[in-house]
Amino acid sequence: MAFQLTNVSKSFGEQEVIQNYSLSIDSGEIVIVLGESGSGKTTLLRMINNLETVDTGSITLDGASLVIDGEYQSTAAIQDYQHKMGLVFQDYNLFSNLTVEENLMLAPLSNGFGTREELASKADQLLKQMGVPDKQTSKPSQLSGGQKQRVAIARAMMMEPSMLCFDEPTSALDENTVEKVAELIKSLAKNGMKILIITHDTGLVSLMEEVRVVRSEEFKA
Ligand SMILES: Nc1ncnc2c1ncn2[C@@H]1O[C@H](COP(=O)(O)OP(=O)(O)OP(=O)(O)O)[C@@H](O)[C@H]1O
Repeated sequence: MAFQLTNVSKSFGEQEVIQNYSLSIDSGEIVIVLGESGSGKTTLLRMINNLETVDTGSITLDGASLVIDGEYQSTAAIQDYQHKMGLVFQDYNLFSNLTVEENLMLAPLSNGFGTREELASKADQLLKQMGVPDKQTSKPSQLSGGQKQRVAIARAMMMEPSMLCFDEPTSALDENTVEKVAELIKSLAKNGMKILIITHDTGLVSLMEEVRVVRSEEFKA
């Protein structure tokens, strides 16, 4: 079971940002994408998370296809793909008016992924696992940067994805917290999660130990 992005191209007007690019990620593998500003890292992440369309190419995760040869699949197939794919945003995108627990339960509740009771217990368990066991009733504004990051990861994990994408996961964190978040990401990979990280932080590469580095300059043949 793998993530496969095959022969993907993307242009904005005349500007070709990604040209016939392919990338695959196996279970338990961590891939870090490094590269110059403006080289297409965010565009790649957005296409993988269906926030931007590809021009051509295919994207598949564990047999669920988002797009095949530039053809977007049925709504049901895309939903299946999106449930397997988790995204942790750079600025965490937590809803400030909701508690931590409500933030975690929102998407799975509206997708019918369980009763309120089941999801609350799952949220508690995940928050414990992520090292923020006592923050269920806190609002995001009451959390530190590192705690927000952990809550954002727990929220993405609620849908039981098989792959997690991180957009600049360490940009807002101090050195000590970066190390802790790196440990957490490594433990997710050890449990079989596929991990894709877009970052400017070359220090993350050594913290991850076993990692494959992709340069965004390779996006263009
Ligand atoms: N919606 C859009 N419309 C037009 N051009 C875009 C759009 N999104 C991105 N671009 C262009 O595509 C190129 C790649 O942008 P992208 O944000 O993917 O780069 P990046 O590698 O993530 O940069 P950074 O490291 O600064 O975040 C840039 O030249 C950008 O201006």
